[in-house]
Amino acid sequence: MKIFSAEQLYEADKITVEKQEITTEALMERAGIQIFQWLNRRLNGAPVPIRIFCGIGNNGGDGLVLGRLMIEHGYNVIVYVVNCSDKRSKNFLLNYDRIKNVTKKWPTLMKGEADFPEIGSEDIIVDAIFGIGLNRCPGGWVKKLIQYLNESKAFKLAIDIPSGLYANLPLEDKEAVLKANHTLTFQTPKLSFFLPETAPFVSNFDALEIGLDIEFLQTTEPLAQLISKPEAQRFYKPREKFDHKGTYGHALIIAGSYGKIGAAVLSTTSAFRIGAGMVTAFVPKCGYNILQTTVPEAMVITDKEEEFISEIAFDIEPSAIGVGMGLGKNKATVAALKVLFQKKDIPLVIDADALNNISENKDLLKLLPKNSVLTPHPGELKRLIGEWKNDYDKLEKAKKFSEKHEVVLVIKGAYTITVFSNKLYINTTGNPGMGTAGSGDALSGVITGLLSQGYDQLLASVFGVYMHGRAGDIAAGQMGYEAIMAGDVIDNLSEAYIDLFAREEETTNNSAEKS
Ligand SMILES: NC(=O)C1=CN([C@@H]2O[C@H](COP(=O)(O)OP(=O)(O)OC[C@H]3O[C@@H](n4cnc5c(N)ncnc54)[C@H](OP(=O)(O)O)[C@@H]3O)[C@@H](O)[C@H]2O)[C@@H](O)CC1
Ligand SMILES: Nc1ncnc2c1ncn2[C@@H]1O[C@H](COP(=O)(O)OP(=O)(O)O)[C@@H](O)[C@H]1O
Ligand SMILES: [K+]
Repeated sequence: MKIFSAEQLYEADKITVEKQEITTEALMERAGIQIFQWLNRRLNGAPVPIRIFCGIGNNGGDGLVLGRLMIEHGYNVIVYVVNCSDKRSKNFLLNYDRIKNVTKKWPTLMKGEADFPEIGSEDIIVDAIFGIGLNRCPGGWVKKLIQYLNESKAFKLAIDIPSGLYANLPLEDKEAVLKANHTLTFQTPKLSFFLPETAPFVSNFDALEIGLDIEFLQTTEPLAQLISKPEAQRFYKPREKFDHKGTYGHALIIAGSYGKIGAAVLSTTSAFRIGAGMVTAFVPKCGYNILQTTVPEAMVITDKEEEFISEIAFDIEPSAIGVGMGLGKNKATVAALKVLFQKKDIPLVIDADALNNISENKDLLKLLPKNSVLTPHPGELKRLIGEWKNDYDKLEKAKKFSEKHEVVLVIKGAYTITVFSNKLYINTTGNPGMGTAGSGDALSGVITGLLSQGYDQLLASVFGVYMHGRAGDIAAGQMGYEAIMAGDVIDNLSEAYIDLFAREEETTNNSAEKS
């Protein structure tokens, strides 16, 4: 699924109206009906008070449509107009009249703090104050209203986007954003839904199809691409009957130091589980017995040093290399990396201490083979690209870094974002249970294992991140978040493959994974 900017969505809106020969009010009605149906399915006629706070633009218009439909279906609805200015959009006004025709009285006009209503904890708040047309930070009593709503224990449903959040611009004032419990967004989610500073305001979301022009959606270059199951299915390379282990390549995992040999074990295992034909682990001597015992399927090459890697020399011909997990920062290791980076013809995944070594020895950056995959968590990223002012600044810096050094950057986190040149790929799988030592090592092994099977660097990254997260989600389904260990994620890579083509089950809610 594509993620578009607010500007692109306005354009889509315009083109849709022209091509489908409908009015903008008809499009708003479609949007309102979608929200009504979503809410009606869940409430099923319950008499709970529904308080709809409408702004004076088209987001407010959506709120008015919803209000009218809910009232017509017998719900207990109170509609407020948040009079943040005396302007009104055309479709707001139209629906303002329409709701009056149904209720025979005007919605409650709010002009200041004195008008804030009492809200029960069982009520439902619908936030239709500002949508993607927000053009400045909410201030004055409107900001106070947002804070007042946030303090309420009532369930908060945001229409299109939580009020106060921009679709694709950084947060200005986190005190002036509605903290939704759920967001119903139109057609496609917005970029802010996936970034650490802004995503918490959105919580769960559903993207509601409102029939925007398909040709526009298909042909327009998006801000980012969302990676869910349909995309992952397209990435998958099926196996052929007469394939053999040579077909699936030979992954080399260069990892581990004294006390951190587990990192090598995890990456080696995950490279196997994702399907590498052969895996060799290159470890310091102290890792030999451990690797041979824990992963008997792997071959092992040892460094001449007992406790760290000092010279990366091997006489095998790997089809992909993953380096850095638990490697440590010994000077000799840095020198060894320098030599490794001269091997320009083998696809490379660079993680953890290999990244830290690069950050501390920036001359290594210039040596990076083209299209190498770098997999930093936020701390490692900061050391690589420098501090950022906000999430959007971070993405710009990451794009520049990727372009300049011609590398794939996999920025790990709740929504892992793969950056390649100026393109962004946002992953939708994974869960907080994966915040556990070694789950990053598992990911490096996965990407290396995919590279060894012939996936290119971008595909291996994006597909690998999806599969790793999916395996984590399956693990969470079996054991909850807290108990998950990295090994459980790896063990479930098999289920993640099976799940890839399993028939979709009905899930209760959410998100890009479903929509
Ligand atoms: N294609 C689609 O996806 C579809 C979109 N649809 C819906 O349209 C929504 C976008 O509507 P929109 O363009 O009218 O903008 P919206 O968000 O209602 O607010 C703009 C108003 O707020 C005002 N304003 C702004 N900031 C302010 C501030 N800080 N403090 C105070 N005022 C502020 C601004 O006033 P002004 O700057 O002119 O003074 C203007 O009047 C979209 O989110 C979706 O819900 C669907 O109906 C159909 C299909
Ligand atoms: N809240 C979360 N939601 C989704 N994925 C997560 C979450 N927390 C961590 N992860 C994933 O777990 C992995 C953690 O990697 P990393 O921090 O490098 O761990 P380690 O260094 O211990 O191996 C990353 O792939 C990251 O995306
Ligand atoms: K809103």
